[in-house]
Amino acid sequence: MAVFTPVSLDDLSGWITQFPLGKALSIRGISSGIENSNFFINTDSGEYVLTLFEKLEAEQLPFYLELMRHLAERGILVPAPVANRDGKILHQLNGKPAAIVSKLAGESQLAPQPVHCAELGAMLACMHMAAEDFPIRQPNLRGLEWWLQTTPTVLPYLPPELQQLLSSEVKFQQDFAAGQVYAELPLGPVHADLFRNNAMFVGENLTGIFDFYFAGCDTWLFDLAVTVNDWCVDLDSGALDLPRLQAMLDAYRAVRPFTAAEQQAWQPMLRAAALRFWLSRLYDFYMPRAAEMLTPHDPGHFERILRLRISEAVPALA
Ligand SMILES: Nc1ncnc2c1ncn2[C@@H]1O[C@H](COP(=O)(O)OP(=O)(O)OP(=O)(O)O)[C@@H](O)[C@H]1O
Ligand SMILES: N[C@@H](CCO)C(=O)O
Repeated sequence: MAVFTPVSLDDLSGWITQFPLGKALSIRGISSGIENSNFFINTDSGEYVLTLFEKLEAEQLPFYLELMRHLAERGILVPAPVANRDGKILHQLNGKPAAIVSKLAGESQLAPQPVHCAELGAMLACMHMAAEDFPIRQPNLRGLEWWLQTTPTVLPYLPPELQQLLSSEVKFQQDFAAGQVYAELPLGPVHADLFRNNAMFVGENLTGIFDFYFAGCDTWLFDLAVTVNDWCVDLDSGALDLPRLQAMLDAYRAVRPFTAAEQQAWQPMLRAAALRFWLSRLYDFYMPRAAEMLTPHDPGHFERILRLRISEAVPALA
């Protein structure tokens, strides 16, 4: 269940004439995904993905779509937004902001091996560098400010021990973000939600990364930490899987070596990345929207990851 706003072939047929894609031949709702309404569409010129944005603000959308256009133009494997005859990539359909992007081949690799992690690590580093000169600036809207705002909302629902863990970690991150090491971290537009379900592979080859709708400007290391905490962990325990971790870090480093500040910030950043998703999952759990109740993400998974990143030394970045 992930089509909140239906679109018929009839709706599509009139609307699509503004794009150089020929006629619309078919449309099929995509059932996974909980943020937007997504459809695979077939046209005279091939297969594409149509997205209707359900809750993102129209003023935030140019950042995401223009970033995808910018990256695609630089050879980064991301869906390329399709421009209409006036060059516009953000439109309206059935009362919602809408866009068409190219369809990536393949499928998600939900049980990644080191070879997949290496592909992703290299692409992530290339993406960070390719986005450096992207001219639109939008903060990571799920960054420290959001953590500070959201923590008081969820705290009353938690037992004392979890209240203590959440409050102390937010305080730790606030202090860390105010320090010298943090100030020296390289930053720019980042994906910020690069989980296993947001990349496609054909066999061992990465065909692209998608779902840029949590992207924003943040440290590159935060993006890598988010990615590591999903791709390089044992999903039952949350423990780091060293061969996958090493493969991802080696591939990233081969494209862009880590700075001294990044090496010092690695463990705090893995904690920050765990906190980010623990908090958003707690928020969605206690304040669900209708669709999220159907596909709840387990906050306990990121609570476990956070505890481990606090208590266990992680391999150095160097
Ligand atoms: N450009 C694309 N190429 C191929 N498949 C895509 C593309 N975009 C989306 N999909 C497919 O649609 C599904 C849902 O997309 P997406 O993850 O962007 O939705 P969402 O509503 O933002 O969900 P969530 O935030 O929960 O991941 C994906 O799992 C993927 O199968
Ligand atoms: N990746 C997020 C979902 C939003 O994309 C999570 O697993 O909590």
